Amino acid sequence: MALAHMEFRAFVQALKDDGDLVEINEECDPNLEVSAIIRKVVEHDERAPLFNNLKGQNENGLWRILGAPNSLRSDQRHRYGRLARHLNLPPTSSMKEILDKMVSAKTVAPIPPKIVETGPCKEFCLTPDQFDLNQLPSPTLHQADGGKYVQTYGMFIVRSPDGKWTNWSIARAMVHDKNHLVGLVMPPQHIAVIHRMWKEQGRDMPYALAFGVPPAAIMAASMPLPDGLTEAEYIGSMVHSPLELVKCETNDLFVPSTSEIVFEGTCSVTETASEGPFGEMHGYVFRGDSHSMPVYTVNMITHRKDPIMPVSACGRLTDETHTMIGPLAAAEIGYILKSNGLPINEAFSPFESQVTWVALQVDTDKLRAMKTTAEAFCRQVGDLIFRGKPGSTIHRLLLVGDDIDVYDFKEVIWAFTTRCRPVMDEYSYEDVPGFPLIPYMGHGNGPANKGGKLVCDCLLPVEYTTGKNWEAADFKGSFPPELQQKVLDRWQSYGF
Ligand SMILES: Cc1cc2c3c(c1C)C(C)(C)C[C@H]1C=C(c4ccccc4)[C@]4(C(=O)NC(=O)N=C4N2C[C@H](O)[C@H](O)[C@H](O)COP(=O)(O)O)N31
Ligand SMILES: [K+]
Repeated sequence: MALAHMEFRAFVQALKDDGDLVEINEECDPNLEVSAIIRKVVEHDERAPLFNNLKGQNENGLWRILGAPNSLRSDQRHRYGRLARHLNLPPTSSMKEILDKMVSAKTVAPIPPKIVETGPCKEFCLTPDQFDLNQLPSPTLHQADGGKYVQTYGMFIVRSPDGKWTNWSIARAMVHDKNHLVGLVMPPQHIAVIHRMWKEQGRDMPYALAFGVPPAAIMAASMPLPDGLTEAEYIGSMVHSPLELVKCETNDLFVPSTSEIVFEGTCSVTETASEGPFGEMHGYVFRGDSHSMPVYTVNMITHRKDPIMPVSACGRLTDETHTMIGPLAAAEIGYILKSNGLPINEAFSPFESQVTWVALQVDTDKLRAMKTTAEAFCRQVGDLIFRGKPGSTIHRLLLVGDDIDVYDFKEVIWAFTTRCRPVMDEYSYEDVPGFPLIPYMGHGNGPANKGGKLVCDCLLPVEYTTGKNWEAADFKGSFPPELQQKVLDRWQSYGF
């Protein structure tokens, strides 16, 4: 068996070996029942459910469902264990270690994928007369959704017309009819950028949609890596070995050879259909909230025996849209700021902000050496991030000092509520792209796609000039170290 980060089925086995899987063998209904179970799982950081017996499965087992593929574990020591297993890291890894791994490939040479003749994803091939997406166990995830969102954790593979750039990304898609999908294609996402290139040439865009890809791949697919970067090469260098890809049957794209299921086809550059509403990452589904989006034709399905379809039943905390979209964008944001010489140590998107914030830990020694002002520094950070793609989903950037652990929300919110004077210490951005999926944007008072962003300066003025002039009124901050040690050593004998 391959390693968990390189083959989805090995990943499922790793969850089982970790005691992090519940195999459900009684028949479950993909119409809401499966998602209700997944929602209860992710709202309580329960073990991942593997549905082995779904209403609508065909004679070759197409398909089973793994819910909550990258959500949280309840044991605090293994909280990010599922994410760690995506990257061949120990299950006790911290979020910092996980995000550092995701940016580690930026400074090494890309390792191109290896093309192989065939692979497990080719065990079965179905032409359109042999499948009906409405009869297969396509899940309905929220009762107010506009359709069956069969695509929530698969990987879209699309390539620029000149063949130079192959982008891998996650974008939602729902069943439109027996062999068509309709999916969210939204600027500034790369799938929309490439779709536009094909549209300008008047040619439908070939795509592949691979489900159950190598977990390391799906992590990069969910990360806003630079324009023009081919994820397959990036992942190769991140895992220090080439990914094995196999050619599609009906177009010239390549898919991971061990994919559980592959949909192949073309995405129309002219035909659209009603897409949504969908219970989205900020925790809302607005009835009637549908839009015209491109139609994907499914010309072929290939799959493994008894294949597993991963499903992210997203919404309120804590699912893959929170453990991946925010933190991976934060990793890219942190890298951009450091690459531009700004004194940033760490970047994280707190789940409690519904991943609409990124907290940035500032190296305040280096900040003081810059002899800058709060306004100049905050504008420098805001201009770099709010005018670029990786910041497109983030509406608040919080600048905090070295004493604040950005991975601990208690720390972040303490600094924000006590060191950032509302209005005066906040720098607004109304002339930058906004994220319409956030309810106060898409269903709020102002323009859905523009503005509504802030850089919040949670550094006190002294941190820019002479440095911290306070002590935290807490156990670690207000007592001599030897007294702290004495109290810790005697804690039991005191009677606690
Ligand atoms: C992990 C994950 C990521 C996403 C999604 C989901 C999950 C589970 C579901 C559950 C399907 C919900 C929606 C929510 C989605 C969403 C839509 C717009 C912005 C953010 C999220 C969306 C989507 O429908 N459309 C989209 O364009 N991007 C999505 N992303 C983010 C996207 O994978 C990253 O941004 C990545 O960086 C893309 O690659 P690139 O273009 O940078 O190369 N999708
Ligand atoms: K990506």
